[in-house]
Amino acid sequence: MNLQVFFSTPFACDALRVFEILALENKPDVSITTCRKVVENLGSSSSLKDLFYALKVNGILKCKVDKGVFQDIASRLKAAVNDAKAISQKTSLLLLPSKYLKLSVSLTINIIAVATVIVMTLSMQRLCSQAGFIVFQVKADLHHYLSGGNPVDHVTAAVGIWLANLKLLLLTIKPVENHCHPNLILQVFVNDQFLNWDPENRIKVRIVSARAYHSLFMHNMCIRPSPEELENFGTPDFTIYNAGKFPCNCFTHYMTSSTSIDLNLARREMVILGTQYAREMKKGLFSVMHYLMPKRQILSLHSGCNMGKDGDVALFFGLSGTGKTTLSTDHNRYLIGDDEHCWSENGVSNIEGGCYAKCIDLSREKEPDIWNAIRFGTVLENVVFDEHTREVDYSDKSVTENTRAAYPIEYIPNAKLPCVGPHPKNVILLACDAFGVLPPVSKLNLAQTMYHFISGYTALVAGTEDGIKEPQATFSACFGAAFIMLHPTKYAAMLAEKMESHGATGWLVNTGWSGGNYGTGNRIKLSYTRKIIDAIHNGSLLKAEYKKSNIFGLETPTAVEGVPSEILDPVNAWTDKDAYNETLLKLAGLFRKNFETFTNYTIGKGGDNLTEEILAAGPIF
Ligand SMILES: Nc1ncnc2c1ncn2[C@@H]1O[C@H](COP(=O)(O)OP(=O)(O)O)[C@@H](O)[C@H]1O
Ligand SMILES: C=C(OP(=O)(O)O)C(=O)O
Repeated sequence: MNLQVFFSTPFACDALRVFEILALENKPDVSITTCRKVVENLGSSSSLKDLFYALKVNGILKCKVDKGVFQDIASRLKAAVNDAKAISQKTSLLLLPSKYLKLSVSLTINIIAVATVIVMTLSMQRLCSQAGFIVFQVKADLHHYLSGGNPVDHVTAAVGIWLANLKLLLLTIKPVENHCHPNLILQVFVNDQFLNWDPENRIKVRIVSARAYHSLFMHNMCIRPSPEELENFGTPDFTIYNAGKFPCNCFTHYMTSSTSIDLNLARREMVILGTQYAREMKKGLFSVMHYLMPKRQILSLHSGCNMGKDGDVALFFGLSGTGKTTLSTDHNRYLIGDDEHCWSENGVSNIEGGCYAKCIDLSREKEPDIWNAIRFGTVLENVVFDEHTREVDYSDKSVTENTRAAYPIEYIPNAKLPCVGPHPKNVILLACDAFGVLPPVSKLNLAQTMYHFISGYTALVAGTEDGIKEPQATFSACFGAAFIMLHPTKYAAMLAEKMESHGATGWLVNTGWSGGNYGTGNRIKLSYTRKIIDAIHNGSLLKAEYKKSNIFGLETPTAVEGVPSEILDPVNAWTDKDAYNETLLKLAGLFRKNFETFTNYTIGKGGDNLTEEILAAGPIF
């Protein structure tokens, strides 16, 4: 290695990053020569580009830099960020969950993130000709450093998107034209379909995919146009290019994965590379709807939805694995949809035309409707089956726990077609509590509903997310932080306004553990949860007798038909009461900590006491 070349900071930056990625212990010591250059470039006369690379190199080498130098840089960057409006025209964002973040929080890195935004904007043209994708990392709380102004807010305002849960920000530059993949494949499949059963707010999507499997999946999951509608389809509002397993460009700087899901709102395009997981298309479009619909004053919801014979509609909010599909698929009610909905002035509408049910341990007895929906045309993902008889073994987890069936909604006999309904009467928040301390059901007032909606507590169970073997507590704002695009309080304010004006009641249903935490207790029986849900639907639970729980202040019923009363107050189900109290406090602490991020926001129009009430609706201890 020629150490002289390290005098160029861009090169030093690349080389050091390679050492980092390859975890090379035995690398040349370049810190003395390179740090000298870094300190020089951090001086006030250097160009933004030099500054940018110097900051990046310093982030790795931790050169000795005077603190005052960073203050100067901060002011320069702040000034430049103020002018970041141009970004919105040319860039797009990728949301990845925090587990992918390996950055340490440091002053330098925070500045790097801002610098990166600026350099990207300034050198857009040059980069266009070099690479399809540029990835850079942003630490969520840039906030606290550049005092007196909030660079994230500047950027967020420019792009109009909630950055607080972004851990990786992907700027896309001409994704399709620059990519060589379209030259390599011989055929593509094209689906033209719709999203949203509300005819006034229907979105036209085109899915261009390299695999028939992806095409069939989206055929099932989106709304299928009639032959006439297809004839007159016209220009799509949004297009997905799915290259399947073809990986994203590994030579791109800082690309740490061969998979990218790249969403460009300005160009109305999504490019998927390096993954064959079909769900990325479904959930990617869901993110798009979380952006488009609120602009029309329509609330997008990560919820299942069904309707009783009398037209009473229930929403089932919940993160993956909490029971949206299972509980909204109910033999006695009409299914409007299992996962993604809109709530507009006209009532509710399903965004999709199909369902995506988990089928691990599926049985005809426990879930007859889902079982019967698995027939010709259904896409079964990751299940293990006998090659000769083609019989599926639903208990086999050898590929993954997250086995799925994607079928058109008409395969459910009591699907409500078209998939729309009146304003909801019940809003059910599903939390799969692996601590086993939340009551199986509680009635919520409006402020509590908002508190729990914004918190989005559940346990991640083995299934959707890689690496989850045992349940882990998680908070995902609006029960779908990975999909929402605006700040969670914006969705919460819309939900509050709609629930209030249509008189909907909020409920918190624990579909997780009882009698102990995961490992000592048991998951609440599905049959009991179904009885609870029945009592919500038929109105009997509204009239039940209630008592207030400790710490969380939740109203819990003393009796529900068909459910053993002793489990309704979770303490009764625990043999070790001290362990119960300890666990309850632990969970309360996690709630409080999680909510700290939201305490400075006003919900709704202000003027009323809702914000204060929401803040007071959390655990008290
Ligand atoms: N008490 C319960 N309530 C709801 N689901 C339960 C319960 N106990 C076990 N389960 C299982 O949990 C899973 C819930 O998954 P699913 O309904 O697909 O969730 P979602 O649609 O919210 O991702 C199903 O496999 C269901 O059989
Ligand atoms: C497809 C998903 O949703 P759900 O598990 O809620 O069906 C997902 O989050 O991966």
